[in-house]
Amino acid sequence: MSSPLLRLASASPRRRELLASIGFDVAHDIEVVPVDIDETPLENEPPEAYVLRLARAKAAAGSQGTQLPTLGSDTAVVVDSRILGKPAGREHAREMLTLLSGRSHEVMTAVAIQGPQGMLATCVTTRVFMRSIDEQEMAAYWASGEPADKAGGYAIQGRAAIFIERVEGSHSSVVGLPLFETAELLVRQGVPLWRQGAS
Ligand SMILES: Cc1cn([C@H]2C[C@H](O)[C@@H](COP(=O)(O)OP(=O)(O)OP(=O)(O)O)O2)c(=O)[nH]c1=O
Repeated sequence: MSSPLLRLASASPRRRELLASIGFDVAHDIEVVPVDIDETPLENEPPEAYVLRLARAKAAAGSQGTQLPTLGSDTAVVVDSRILGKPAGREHAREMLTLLSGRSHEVMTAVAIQGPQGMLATCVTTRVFMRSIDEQEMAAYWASGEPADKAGGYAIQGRAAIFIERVEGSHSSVVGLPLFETAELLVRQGVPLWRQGAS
């Protein structure tokens, strides 16, 4: 059996699926080690600095006790310089969608990889254009169960796709990992993207 190529410091199924989509075999190539990091923003912390700090903290915590390159990532939805994390409940989710409805916002995802080259990190910002969503639709969307564990309270890869008119930037970054930039960091840390026998 082949040994893992990468440690993923993440509990997010989306991040595993995105890595699988670029050819990683989740069962064999990736060692999943979720880490618990305090995600409270610092006072007046700019959103980009915030997601970069958390991505680096996740990679650093996850890399304990291994020589494997270790990836950490963090996604935040940003509207009017406000950082929206995951909704605490139904009312919070409704407030978030009300803020996002009928306008554009930014999604920032930072990815950090601790490896032989030290800690390498980057942040990708994508603009998402959302149509207006009425109260009834918001309630129905909450009832679908989808918003609960998503930054900003929506999932572009799920039923919220019907709310999204267009995206300027990286679609995969909105889902949780900017694949173009992630691939570049993986290569710089010596993780092969094309392996013989790999599908
Ligand atoms: C905006 C948006 C976010 N999300 C998800 C991506 C992230 O998983 C989540 C943001 O929370 P994060 O704190 O970035 O990640 P996580 O807690 O899910 O996982 P971990 O910290 O262990 O890596 O929101 C979507 O799946 N679709 C979307 O459209």
